[in-house]
Amino acid sequence: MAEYNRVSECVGLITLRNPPVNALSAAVRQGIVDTVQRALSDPNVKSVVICGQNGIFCGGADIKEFRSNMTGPPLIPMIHAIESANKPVVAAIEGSALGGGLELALGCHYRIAHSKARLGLPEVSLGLLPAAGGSQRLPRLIGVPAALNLITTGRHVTAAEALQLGIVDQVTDHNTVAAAVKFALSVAGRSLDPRRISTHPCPQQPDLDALFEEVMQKVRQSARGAIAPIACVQAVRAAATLPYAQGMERERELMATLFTSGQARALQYCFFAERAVGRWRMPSGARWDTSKPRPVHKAAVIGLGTMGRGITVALAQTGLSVIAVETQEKQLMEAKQAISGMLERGAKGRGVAPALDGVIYSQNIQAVADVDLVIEAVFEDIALKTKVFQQLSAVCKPGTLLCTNTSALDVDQLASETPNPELVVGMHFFAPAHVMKLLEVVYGPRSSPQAVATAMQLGKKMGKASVAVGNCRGFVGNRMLKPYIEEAFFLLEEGATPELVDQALEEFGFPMGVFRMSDLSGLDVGWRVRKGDGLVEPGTASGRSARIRQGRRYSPLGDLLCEEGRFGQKTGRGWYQYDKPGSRVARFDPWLHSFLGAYRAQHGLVARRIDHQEVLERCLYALINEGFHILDDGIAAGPEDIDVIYVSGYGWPRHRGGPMFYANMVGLAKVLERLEHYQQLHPEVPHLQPSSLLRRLVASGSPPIHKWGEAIKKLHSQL
Ligand SMILES: CC/C=C/CC(=O)SCCNC(=O)CCNC(=O)[C@H](O)C(C)(C)COP(=O)(O)OP(=O)(O)OC[C@H]1O[C@@H](n2cnc3c(N)ncnc32)[C@H](O)[C@@H]1OP(=O)(O)O
Repeated sequence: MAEYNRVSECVGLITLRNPPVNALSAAVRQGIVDTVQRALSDPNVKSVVICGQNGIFCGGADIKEFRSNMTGPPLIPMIHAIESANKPVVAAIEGSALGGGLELALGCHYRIAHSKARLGLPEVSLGLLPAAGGSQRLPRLIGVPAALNLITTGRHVTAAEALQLGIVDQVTDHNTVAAAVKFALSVAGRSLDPRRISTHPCPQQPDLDALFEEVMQKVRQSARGAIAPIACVQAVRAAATLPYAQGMERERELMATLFTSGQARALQYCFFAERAVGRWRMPSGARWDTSKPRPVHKAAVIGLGTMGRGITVALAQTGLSVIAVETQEKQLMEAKQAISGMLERGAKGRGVAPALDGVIYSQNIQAVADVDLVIEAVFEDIALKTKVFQQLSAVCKPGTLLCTNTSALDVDQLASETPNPELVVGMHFFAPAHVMKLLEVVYGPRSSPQAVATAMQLGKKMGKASVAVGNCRGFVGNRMLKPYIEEAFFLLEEGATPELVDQALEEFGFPMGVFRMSDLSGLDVGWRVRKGDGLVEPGTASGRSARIRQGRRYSPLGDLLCEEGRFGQKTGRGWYQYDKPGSRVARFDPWLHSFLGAYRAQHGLVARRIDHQEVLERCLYALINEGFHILDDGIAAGPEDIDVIYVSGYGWPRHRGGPMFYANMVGLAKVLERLEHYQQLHPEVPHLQPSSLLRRLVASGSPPIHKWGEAIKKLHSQL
């Protein structure tokens, strides 16, 4: 797994071989130990170069090994042996040098990088810290502030930034291995003492205590309960204040805590789940590896409201040419200005030219005649969308894929209004569409595998976490959100406050609790949907019967706030009050609290004490329970799909792995028992009735999450 060759007569060339990313598996580590030993003991070898095969240096430790008994030589002594070598060792970095890969390079005496290479210590995003000396060597090499930034964020830097920071010694546009071999020849015989980073003192930093205090505060705020970023700060502090050997001991202790933590398991699960959702499959048996996407060179967006504008930007930024259609001239001009501004700001951030010429604006739907794919983003009205789809079917060239950005309407119904339903899929973006990571690709029973493959590939090009899901009310994300929000309303009726509910959810790790979130997105959105469903009635009725609608418990609280004109941030009043309409700082609102008191009195409800645990159990288990229904219905192919949707689009804390992973961690039997408990107390709430899949999984011994797929298949075959 590490190949050895002698090149240019006196350079030992070690090539890491472990596709696809040359991860440091046990076999690769053993290969490095053996080949370094061979090079150092060969009197004809004057210097050594380490590189990786297929244009990638090394993607770090093999994450798949973390959950098994680790065998093979450990990384730390291996890197020490390289650093202590009496012949210069040069790292030739192409592609990526990440995590243990960069730590290996930091143990080398010199580093040469290709201009397109990316370097970083992303361990924090896996719930770990760079514990093969990375947390001790990097601050010694580039100083404490820069090392803190890289290690606590896990961000990857370009070769140019790495050169500027002092991580690499040279950047080349040409053959990196050839440049490294030439360099290795030029430094043969030079003293290596100054090149051993572990022997350096950390560069002096004025007012170290104040710096660490400030960084720790910042990290605690943004970590939202994640422990790895905090351990990273502590490890760098050890580098700055202790001799190397003691710093290494501190690094080891901190890593020991992180390595076995539930958070590390959750974050590593997310890493693999994000890759697993790309291997989509449909109930029909169609799959990612047997369905060929159609090429998309030209796309169109119909309707340039908030969503349409964001989608246009996301498409244009991938380099596609986009026809942006809005029938009203004034709206078209406003949209053009807004889209150009977004493209310019985005390009500035990425240091590239804005793709302004990539977008053609038109008032005429005929302009989309020759595009390969259209995304409809007009107002959420089935009659309007049907009309647009019929026009598109008449105008577009044969084979054009027709996508709808609906979040609530029936994709099958829209498809059935077109002569080619196999060409119709949902592409459910989240606002702002050019920023938010998540894309739900919604297929109906007649969507062709090729249409799904094309939408999934386009999502990937746009940098989205794209998840293929079946068609149902709310798809996956919003369908699960409904019971979560309803439980929050019921908790208010029973005595909780918006502040209490939000605090419990924010301490769990959500960036915003349900009520602050509702104020941000607008209370009128849900009101409109509930009106459409015939659930909204005038607010004068009282008593229990007024809170049973369509045969189930219903809380009219949100409707009553809307009747008062309280739509959230945009009106300056909602579940909280704001200094003025549009401002973002939520403040306690005495009006809301007396309103809740009067509401409870009117309905004969007696407020009781509700604690954080009840808030979490009722809101989260109701949401998770719906997730089990979704799996049972085959709307999501596996728990990873649901978890990626929640982590990338709904603010579920990544260090808790997503709702289904969380249920697995809590224990399925415990989730079931608590749902049964609450269902007994609230028999008129159907979403607290445990899903039959959850019951069946518990009855079959609560298999671990990676075995749910198999278990579900088996359980379905027994039905
Ligand atoms: C003892 C503890 C020590 C810890 C120190 C560490 O080194 S922890 C690991 C730190 N490294 C990382 O976090 C890097 C993770 N990988 C990436 O960021 C990216 O994969 C990449 C290297 C930038 C390459 O990206 P690209 O988009 O080209 O490919 P994919 O991400 O799709 O990956 C391809 C397949 O490779 C698998 N994979 C990637 N990295 C690792 C890894 N370090 N260990 C094991 N497997 C890895 C990935 O899962 C993909 O597999 P598929 O089966 O094809 O889905």
